[in-house]
Amino acid sequence: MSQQVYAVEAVDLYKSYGDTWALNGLTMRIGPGEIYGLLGPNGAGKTTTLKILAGLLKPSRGYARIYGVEVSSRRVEALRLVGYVPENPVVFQNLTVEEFLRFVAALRGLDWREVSGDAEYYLEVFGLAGRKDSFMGELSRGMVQKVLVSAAFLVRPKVLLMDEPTAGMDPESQHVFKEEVRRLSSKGVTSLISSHQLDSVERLCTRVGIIYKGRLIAEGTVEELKSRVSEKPGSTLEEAFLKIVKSGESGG
Ligand SMILES: Nc1ncnc2c1ncn2[C@@H]1O[C@H](COP(=O)(O)OP(=O)(O)OP(=O)(O)O)[C@@H](O)[C@H]1O
Repeated sequence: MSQQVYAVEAVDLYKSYGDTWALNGLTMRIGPGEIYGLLGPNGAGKTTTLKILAGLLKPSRGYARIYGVEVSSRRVEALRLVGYVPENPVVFQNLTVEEFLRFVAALRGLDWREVSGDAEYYLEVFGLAGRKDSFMGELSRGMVQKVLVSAAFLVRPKVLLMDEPTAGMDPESQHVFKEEVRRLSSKGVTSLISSHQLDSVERLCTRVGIIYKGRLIAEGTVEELKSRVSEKPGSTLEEAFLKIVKSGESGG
């Protein structure tokens, strides 16, 4: 019997920071080409989960795999498949936008000649074509975000791990972002997106997981989550999210 290959697997993850348990047995499996929205209140454990998947943190227990490659023990191999947009980026203030993209490509062993066309394309669609010689330190928050997303797309990932990727982006850029994620999904690229922007998640994600106190308390398509909490047509993901988190709070 052939075993199913998951693009992203987090199994029974626990993570403590001193006395704080950020993850308490989180299990999540995502298939190739899915666009998976990870939702949860502040402090629920979304960033911790993404950092473990991106190889920046080791879990206290459990494991994370990218296409079957365990991140902790085969980090370099796993991360070759990943494009990562961090929540609080440490960007190189003294590099220009183009230098930064060249640097990211070089880190991944990609020849600039191979990817410069893609870089130009992303800067163009995000309205940054005229800013390629600007220093990263001179960009607005939303512009930095667009460069980071471009860098993650540029490295030809099979899996995109994105922590609040559209924070600070204007509506037009958010639209471009969604179109691009959909286009990449149609080519088999998987996206895991942590977000508080429930309306965007509702329109973009093929599946959604809700994390609360370090555990996944609900998972399904947007329609499944909505119908779990309301039979009323026209209800929103926001309503479903609030009810599901509330039932998590009361232990339901
Ligand atoms: N470096 C750290 N040291 C100590 N505690 C931490 C650290 N990073 C995260 N935590 C704690 O771990 C828990 C989960 O945090 P995490 O950042 O993963 O949540 P989140 O769901 O991403 O939150 P947000 O929506 O606010 O970004 C929180 O209680 C947080 O205070």
